[in-house]
Formats: sequence, structure tokens, C-alpha cells
Amino acid sequence: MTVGGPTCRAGEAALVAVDWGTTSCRAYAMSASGEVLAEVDRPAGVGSVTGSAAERHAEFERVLASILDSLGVAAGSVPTVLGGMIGSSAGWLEVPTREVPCRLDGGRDLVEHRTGRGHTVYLVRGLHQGGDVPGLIRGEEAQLMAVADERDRIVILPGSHSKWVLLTGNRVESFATFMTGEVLAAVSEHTILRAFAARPDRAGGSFSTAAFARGLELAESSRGGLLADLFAARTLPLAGSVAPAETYPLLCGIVIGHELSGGLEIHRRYCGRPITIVARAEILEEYRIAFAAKGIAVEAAPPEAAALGMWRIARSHGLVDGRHP
Ligand SMILES: O=C(O)C(=O)C[C@@H](O)[C@H](O)CO
Repeated sequence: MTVGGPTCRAGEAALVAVDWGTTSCRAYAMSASGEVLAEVDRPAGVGSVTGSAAERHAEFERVLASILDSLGVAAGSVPTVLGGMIGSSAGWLEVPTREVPCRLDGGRDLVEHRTGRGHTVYLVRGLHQGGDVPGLIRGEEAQLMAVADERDRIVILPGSHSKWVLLTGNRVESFATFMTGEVLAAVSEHTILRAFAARPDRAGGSFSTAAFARGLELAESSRGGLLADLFAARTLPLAGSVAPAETYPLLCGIVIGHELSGGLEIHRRYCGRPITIVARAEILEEYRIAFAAKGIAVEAAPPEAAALGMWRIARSHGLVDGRHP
């Protein structure tokens, strides 16, 4: 796939795929053969939209219209597929989920919805897992569509709610969720730890891998669990043994280290399977370092997995070959 600029040429797009999660909204204009022609990234996750149901629906309509405009696609001119938390009770329309174990074949994965402005959009159905404590996936199922092949493996999808998914070929056997991203954001912005652990500017290259590795070590040798280890992000900078600018990476190491310990424990029977990480470059690098510290090599998923997965789902519904109403 090739990635173009923010806008595509009129008539070029065959599909718009929107990965609309809790914290962000990434939209892709795609060709009939699955190339990304243009993309936009907005901090307009469903978590940032508040108000009554009617107000939120109006806001989702407005954001979608503005995204289509930025992509250079006329509303309603090509099928628009929306995946992620937009299809949850916190989003635009709660669509029913499919139960795991299930195959990732793209069939029966879309729910059609007529917007207030009279356009048809297609919401991707997530997955659920039964049991005493149920599991939910919304958005990651599309990324899984992009990575699944005949190999059995564990797929890790870091994010607000990191998913560890056990795949047998293209069948989802089970999964676990870790609230890594949300916990990291919450403790670094809303607790006493924020004094030192303000999120640094990644683009400025200020992420200390040494401090990250120290956080991983704390998690690895943990005696009191995550709640006890988090307090190190207060005392180590106070004691001067970690610079304030290193506190956020230290915290990342602690939280991701605990995610790895938990995930490897839950999937311990399958730990010989290849592990694939679906993440943007800088997050992928953190997980690579964290796994390397445990002597485990990981593979990277293709970039733009969400777009590719939604394109595959749309194709299996006949939406990219002219059957759009
Ligand atoms: O459907 C819900 O309510 C979820 O919370 C699912 C969520 O964990 C996504 O899979 C990733 O954010």
C-alpha cells in the first residue's frame, strides 16, 4: 500500500475507512485495490465527544463530514466504513458483536446505518467473549483481518485498551484486555505523579530508553504489583535518581512491563507461538524493547493494518466493486 497526502483526486477513492477509537479518529481514502490514497488523523475520539445522545450524534456527523471534506471525498459518493468505539454504547450506534471463538472472514461484519444527513455508513461489528468477566473488542477485529494468515500466533494490539489475541490461523480463539494506555494517561495527568511524569514531546526525541528499561526492571522484579510500583515515579525523581524528564518513560516501562507479565501469564500455554505487534513505530519500538528484555523476539504487522482490514471487510461485503447503493 502506498500512502498519499491528505487529499485524493476527485473520483479516485472507492472506499473511506475510518478507524474511530476512544482517543483518536484516523480516516483513509482507499482505492478499489486497497491502496491508501489519502489519510487524516484527528484527536476526535469518541471519548472526547460529550452531551446528550442527540448532541453526540450531531457531533459525529459533523466530524465525519469534515473528515470527508479533508480527504476530498463527497459525502455518500463512496461506501464509508466506520470501525472501533464509534460502534459502541459510547459511540454513534451500538452494533451487535460477534462471539469468539470465530473466524475472521469479513462476512456478516457490517451493520448499515442511515445518518441524519441521509447518507449510508457501515459500522464494523466488534467481538465479544463470554465468561465470568466478559471481553469486548471494537476496532482491533479489523486490524486482525489485516494480519491473520495460516500461522497460529499471538497478536498484540497496544492502545488505550491493549488486546492480546490468540489466533489459530484466521480464527480468534480468545483474547485479553489491558487498560495500559488509559492507565498511563490517567496516572500521568490526574494523580500526584503528574508533577514529574508529564508526557514529553515524542517528536522532540525526548524519550529516555534507559528510564523505560528501568521501569521494565521494576515491573519484572515487582514484589507489590502495579499499584506499588507506580509510586516509584514519585520517589525516584524526588530522590534525584531519575531526572524529571525521564519520569514518563519510567512510568511507561512500569505499565508496559506489567502488561507483558500479565499477558504472558494468561497465554503461558501458547508462549512458543510467534508474537505479532500491531502498532505505530514508536509504540512498536517500546514493545520490542520490553519483549527483548525477556529474550522474546516479536514481529511487526504491516503499517495501516486498520485501513487494510476494513478494506478487506468491505470487499467481502461487495462494497468496493460497485455494489454500494
Ligand atoms: O466496546 C467497548 O465498550 C470496549 O471498551 C472495547 C474497547 O476495549 C476497544 O476494543 C478498544 O478501545
